[in-house]
Amino acid sequence: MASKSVNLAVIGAGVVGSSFLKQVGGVKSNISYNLILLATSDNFLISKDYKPLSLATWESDLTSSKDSPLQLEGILEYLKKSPSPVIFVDNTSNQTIAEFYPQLVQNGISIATPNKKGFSSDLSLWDNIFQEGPNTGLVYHEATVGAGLPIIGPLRDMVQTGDKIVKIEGIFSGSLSFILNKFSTISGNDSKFSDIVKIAKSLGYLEPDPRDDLNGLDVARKVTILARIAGFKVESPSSFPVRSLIPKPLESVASGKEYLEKLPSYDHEMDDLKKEAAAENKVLRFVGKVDFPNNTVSVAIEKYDFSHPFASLQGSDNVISIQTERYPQPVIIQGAGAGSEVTAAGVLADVFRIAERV
Ligand SMILES: NC(=O)C1=CN([C@@H]2O[C@H](COP(=O)(O)OP(=O)(O)OC[C@H]3O[C@@H](n4cnc5c(N)ncnc54)[C@H](OP(=O)(O)O)[C@@H]3O)[C@@H](O)[C@H]2O)C=CC1
Ligand SMILES: N[C@@H](CC=O)C(=O)O
Ligand code: NA
Repeated sequence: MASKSVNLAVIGAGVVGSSFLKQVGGVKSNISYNLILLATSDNFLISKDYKPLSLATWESDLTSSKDSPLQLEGILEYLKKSPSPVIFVDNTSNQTIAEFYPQLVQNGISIATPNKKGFSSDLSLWDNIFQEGPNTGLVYHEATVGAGLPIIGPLRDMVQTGDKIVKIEGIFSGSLSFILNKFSTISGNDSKFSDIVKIAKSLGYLEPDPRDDLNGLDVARKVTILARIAGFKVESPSSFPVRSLIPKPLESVASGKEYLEKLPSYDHEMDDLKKEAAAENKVLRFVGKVDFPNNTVSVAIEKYDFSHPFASLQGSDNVISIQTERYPQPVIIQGAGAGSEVTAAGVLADVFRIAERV
């Protein structure tokens, strides 16, 4: 018999959201996790009496649902009346939902999310999300950087216990790691950049709009989040230099789909960069840096010697190095930085952390 119940309102059931729901369905715990609301862009399912919805048949229940969708304000009113504590799980990449977090939190609703938008847009949104007051909800977002890898939690612990961050650097994009690990290799190859981008898409590594990865903005968002936790007041992810890998003529195409269709015509641009690096016995890798002594934040594509650890990275691996006053030899965290299962597990672990505290 579960000793405690926590209600979950889940928005988004795509790559991450559907894995999340599957994982919740398999949880064995003395806390009972009840799904009471599920929404995607087009479908909406709600438990009017707050009794748990099925985690086994959510997919067909959602598509056949006749429930009238509620807007965010309506969802908040519904959640405020929940008899058990509520965790709002945002598995979208939606900006409007992220901008609503302060209202949720101020009304005692907690949040677990892999959506970077709330934490990497204007600094004022960050401040509002984390403004504490009586009965504010808890906010956990481990999967916004390095997917399920433990990065945000350990970094917060370092800062809160009085350590001073000196430098954070690494490969923060699972998709760009996968793409460049396959495209620019020590042994060399003649694979096409556009083909590898499409494979990354099929593996679920890319953002809903792949341009958000290829233009460097996704890495800029992650670097912004880590910099802010470390105490660097970054105004926005566009307030520092970010290298885009999108060919100029494709910057303004109407959709991510059109970008993917037209990309093969521009393969020569990345090929030239790859050849230039190979001629120097180097590979291309996409890196982010927060450098306190030099007061800089940056996102760039750089060349690394064949002997550098970045040159032999595999799959969608992220590698993040955190140098602090207490850790002059940096702490290194490495592992898959994108993918449905690892990301969903990061969100679920946050749900557990919240559930233990509410
Ligand atoms: N994929 C990965 O490896 C990782 C992803 N993330 C983050 O996880 C989040 C989800 O990514 P992913 O699952 O890959 O994306 P998907 O595009 O696969 O899924 C997004 C989901 O959100 C729903 N959605 C979008 N807008 C709204 C809205 N306004 N209201 C309700 N539902 C909405 C979509 O519904 P519909 O399909 O009907 O439009 C879809 O179910 C993103 O923020 C991403 O950055 C973080 C780390 C790793
Ligand atoms: N698109 C992102 C997914 C995780 O945040 C990436 O490639 O890292
Ligand atoms: Na993480």
